[in-house]
Amino acid sequence: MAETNVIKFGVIAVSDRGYSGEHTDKSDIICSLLTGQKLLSNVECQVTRRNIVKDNFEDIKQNLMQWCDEDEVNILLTVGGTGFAARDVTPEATKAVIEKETPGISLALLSESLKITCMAMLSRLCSGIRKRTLIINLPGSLKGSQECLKIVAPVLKHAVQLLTDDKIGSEKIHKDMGSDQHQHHHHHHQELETLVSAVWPDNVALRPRKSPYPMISVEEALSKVLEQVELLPTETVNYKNALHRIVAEDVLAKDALPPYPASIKDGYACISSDGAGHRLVLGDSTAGSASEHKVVPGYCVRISTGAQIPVGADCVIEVESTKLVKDANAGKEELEIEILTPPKPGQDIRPIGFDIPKNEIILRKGNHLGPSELGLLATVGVTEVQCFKQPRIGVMSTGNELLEPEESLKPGKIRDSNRTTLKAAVMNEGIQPVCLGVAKDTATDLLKQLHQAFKTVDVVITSGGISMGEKDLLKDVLKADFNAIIHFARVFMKPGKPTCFATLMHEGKKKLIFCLPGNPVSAIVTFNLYIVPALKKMSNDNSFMRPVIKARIASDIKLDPRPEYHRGILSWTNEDFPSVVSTGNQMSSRLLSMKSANCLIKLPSKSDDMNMIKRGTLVDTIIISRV
Ligand SMILES: Nc1nc2c(c(=O)[nH]1)N[C@H]1C(S)=C(S)[C@@H](COP(=O)(O)OP(=O)(O)OC[C@H]3O[C@@H](n4cnc5c(N)ncnc54)[C@H](O)[C@@H]3O)O[C@H]1N2
Ligand code: MOO
Ligand SMILES: [Mg+2]
Repeated sequence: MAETNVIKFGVIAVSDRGYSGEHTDKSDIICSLLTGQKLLSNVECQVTRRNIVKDNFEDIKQNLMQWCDEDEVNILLTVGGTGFAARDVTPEATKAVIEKETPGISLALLSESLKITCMAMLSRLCSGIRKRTLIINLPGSLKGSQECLKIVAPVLKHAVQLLTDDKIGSEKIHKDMGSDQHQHHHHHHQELETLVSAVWPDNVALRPRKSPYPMISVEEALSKVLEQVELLPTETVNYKNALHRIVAEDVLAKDALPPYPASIKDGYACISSDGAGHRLVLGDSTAGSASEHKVVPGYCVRISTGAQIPVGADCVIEVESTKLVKDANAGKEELEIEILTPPKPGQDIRPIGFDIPKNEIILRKGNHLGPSELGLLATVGVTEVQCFKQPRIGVMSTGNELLEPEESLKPGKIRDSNRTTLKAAVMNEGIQPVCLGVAKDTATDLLKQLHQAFKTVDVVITSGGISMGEKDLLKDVLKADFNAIIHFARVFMKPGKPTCFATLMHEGKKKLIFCLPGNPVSAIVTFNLYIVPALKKMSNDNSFMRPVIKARIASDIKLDPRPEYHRGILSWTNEDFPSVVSTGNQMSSRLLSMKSANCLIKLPSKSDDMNMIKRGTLVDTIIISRV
């Protein structure tokens, strides 16, 4: 007998209003849950039959019998007609056709639904077997029907194997029981209230006891991130808003600077061939006006730094190298001076285009716009500049324990610090982040918050909920509800071991999700190591890697079994290399270990021959902040 690779589903919507077309077919969502993605691992779910029937006993019964007797479908789901209303007769029709009851399924549906709402008491779901088909009633409500499908999903494959006598498959399932298979399905986009996560309901005892994700190196992880990064398109940005942007085109100087020959000194513009000696003062040329004087032999013009050299003059002699010979008007006027040292032609004159020749490339594609680069734009009058777009980034915390920083502590609660740190870290990269708030540690809340997040941003940074805890549901939600690809979820590093990176398509757009560990230090360290290069690369920054410099350790450091990114403070002394001091206890919860840290000391993992790095040893340090 062949192994069960495909399960054929029939879905009957039972509804008078659905039948008449007055209401949309509420079973659509069930079908898209079944077919949208893999509902069950290693098995494809197909909806091969669909129908809408009236709330009429005979109609329902006929439909059920026909599909079962034709051996058309493995599982026949009815949606609706299970309540207390006079016309609700789906369970009665079901009972009329089944040959065997399946009380386990009915009971599971009832008891699990009751955990969600007491209204489940008003539902009369029935299930049973006719021939080789399993019939299951689902309630008519959008939310309830999804919840119920999720409750029975874990057993469907095995049920079909038993019904179709698939021995090979059955044995395999028994072996795998209790192992780590989480199964996933996928949602189409519904209104938020109707979103229900496809992640398993809590089966705490059955959760995986070993992470299913391979442990990879930091280098591998970074290259996986950079592989997924897509370069962003360009946009026009006003120079006033362009701080920290990356220019997308070479910028040319339309004009030369200086645009006129300018004096480098405060002094006198004169003719060098006149040599040292006396000059009559014609008048002045100060910065800001075109000089109206013409210098002829034996004459000079008083001039200030930056002012235009008058016609006829070929040099400037600084005031310190002159003496007053004759004045007038009680010192208000200079009539004659003496030049003490013979001037040279061109002395202290900046010719036209000396600083920036006309048509010089002043900025190249990929250059970062810092304060001086904005000044360059200003000086050449390029006020609108093509820059690479910046990603839209959102920061979200996860955790039931989190309070706002403004709140006072309550039992079991702590204040959320990661959102503050990570938002500021994004701002440090010149990007205004979107605050995505806090998601509770439930699959459905994570689903809802992420759904909102992907509507507004292209890069989501979360913290918490990614390790081995029963409330660490983030990765499952990403996979099951968003069909995300998890590129990695464990990295051989300290801190930051459970760091996860995923991508997904949402409404036709690629989204990146960095799931950082909840421990505050782990979150900011991994931000520096993975997110900073990614953001820079996205915006086409030529230099997207953090700089690494060698430094001497100021004291012995014990090595960890994992390669460590030990927080340090660099300082420059008279030594050949800068010195780096540890920030102390490196516990990943201890945010104080990040305080004033300007580098991450890259330490190798502990080995048999090396368990500590001695004071004075040269180590690589990654610069992460002001030095
Ligand atoms: N059995 C195992 N347990 C843990 C492992 C492991 O491999 N096996 N890994 C440990 C490591 S390493 C880390 S790092 C953490 C990562 O935990 P999660 O990312 O799942 O984060 P949470 O469990 O939600 O929280 C961890 C810790 O951080 C605090 N936290 C969370 N969010 C915030 C926030 N926004 N602001 C301040 N503090 C926050 C939270 O209260 C916890 O104390 O897992 C280890 N466990
Ligand atoms: O990797 Mo965790 O980040 O050690 O604390
Ligand atoms: Mg955890």
